[in-house]
Amino acid sequence: MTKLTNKRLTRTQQSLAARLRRKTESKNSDGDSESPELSSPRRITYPLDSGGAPNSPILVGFTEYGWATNLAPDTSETSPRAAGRSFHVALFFLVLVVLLMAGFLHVDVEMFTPLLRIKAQDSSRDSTPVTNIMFLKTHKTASSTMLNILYRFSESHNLSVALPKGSMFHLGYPWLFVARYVEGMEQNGPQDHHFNVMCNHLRFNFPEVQKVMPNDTFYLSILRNPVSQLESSFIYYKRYSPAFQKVKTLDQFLADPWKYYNVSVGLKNAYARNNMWFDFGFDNNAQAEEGYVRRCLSEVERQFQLVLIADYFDESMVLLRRRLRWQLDDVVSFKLNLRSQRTISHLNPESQERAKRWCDLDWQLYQHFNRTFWAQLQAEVSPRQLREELAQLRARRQELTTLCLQDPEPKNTTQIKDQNMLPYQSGDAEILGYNLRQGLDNATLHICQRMAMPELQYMAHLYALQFPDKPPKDIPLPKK
Ligand SMILES: Nc1ncnc2c1ncn2[C@@H]1O[C@H](COP(=O)(O)OS(=O)(=O)O)[C@@H](OP(=O)(O)O)[C@H]1O
Repeated sequence: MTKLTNKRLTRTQQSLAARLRRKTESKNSDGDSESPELSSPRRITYPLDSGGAPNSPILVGFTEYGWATNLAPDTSETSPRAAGRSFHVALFFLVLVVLLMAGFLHVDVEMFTPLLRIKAQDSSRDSTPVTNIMFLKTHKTASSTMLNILYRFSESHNLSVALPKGSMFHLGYPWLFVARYVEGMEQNGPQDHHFNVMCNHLRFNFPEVQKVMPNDTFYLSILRNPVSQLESSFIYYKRYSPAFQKVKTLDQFLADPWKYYNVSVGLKNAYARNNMWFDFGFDNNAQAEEGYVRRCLSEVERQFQLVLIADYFDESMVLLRRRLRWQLDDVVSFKLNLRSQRTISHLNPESQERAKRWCDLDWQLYQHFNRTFWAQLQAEVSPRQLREELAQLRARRQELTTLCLQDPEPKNTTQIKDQNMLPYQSGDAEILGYNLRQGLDNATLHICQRMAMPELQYMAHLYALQFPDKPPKDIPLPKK
């Protein structure tokens, strides 16, 4: 946040200095006319409420770094107007001094400009919500929490979801996605059957996804710091991925990965190296050569409108809600598919560096989209709006936690009473879930159940709703 504020302040100071220069120059020029920049449609005139110059507007403009102030140029040389101009100049210097002091003292400049701030339009009130969404569900990146958000939105808005065919639980992963992995997309049937939402695990293959999704689909994904992503993946796929099977700890694996990792062993090893890069459809064993990485990153940029960052999940929800023009409750969630403390262990600093080198493609992917994420968020909201929206989001989550859950602390499988709330278990990870409060009325129970429901149960529920004539999905429930 400090970074954002300082950067914005610096730009604001620069912009003011530039205006000072322009103003001095315009005094020497003949026209004294308003600069084209001031007549830009993004600029808004705000009346100045001091008694001195009632008709002198202060022009405020929204730049990508926030609101900037500007003084209207003078239009005459007569003496009362000259006095008005002196007032402007004095005011201008006053604002400049305040901004410089704010920068020097590292103070958020917003507190000095309440009059100049215009509340950002809550675009979700202005137009219809986005309903055609493809979410690329990357692995161990808070993607099950995201999937829950998308499932709930789909169900409450009566949208169709592209679900895995028959008894499958994902869309063909780790094979490259093809349209026939989706229930309802027949191999030789018409190719114009479209769904609103697609969000189950798949390995991205754009032309095939386009067969399933409408042309105006919003493409979305999520990334996580590759170090913590790999930590999570190691425990979860410990018994499944050949590279992890013969090693005790991730530190040990990273000390000599080639001893355990065999490229030719097949796709099961995708969880052990550059897993997010692989999910985007690229080769996770490719050399991280500059040109190749740049080409792949631009491809993702072209195909995806938004890439969220799990490490900043709440900030991601603020941006997501604005982009999709959704309501606050649509993006409020409980953390799903999380490990117990007992099964979390962090890499030592040396291994963390090794993990970044081992997953070099993921590291570059993450760094790139972490940068674009913050740039987009900064362009979308001011620091103050961000603070306000984060506070709203967290307050609402707290409210729903109190309303829905018997205990806010997630529980392990032996403590969870309702089978429908038991999360799938994998590897050496102990995956937690929730117990709902007793005695909820039907409407509240409906909301709470869906927020806490693990991925597989929710998928089976949607499948039964969408395909009542097909045999229901048989969910592998963990043994109690
Ligand atoms: N809201 C929120 N914010 C931050 N992190 C979150 C959130 N929700 C889930 N998680 C963490 O995401 C990890 C599970 O990721 P996935 O659901 O993508 O895993 S999976 O690939 O679908 O199995 C898992 O990480 P680990 O606990 O480190 O394993 C979850 O704790």
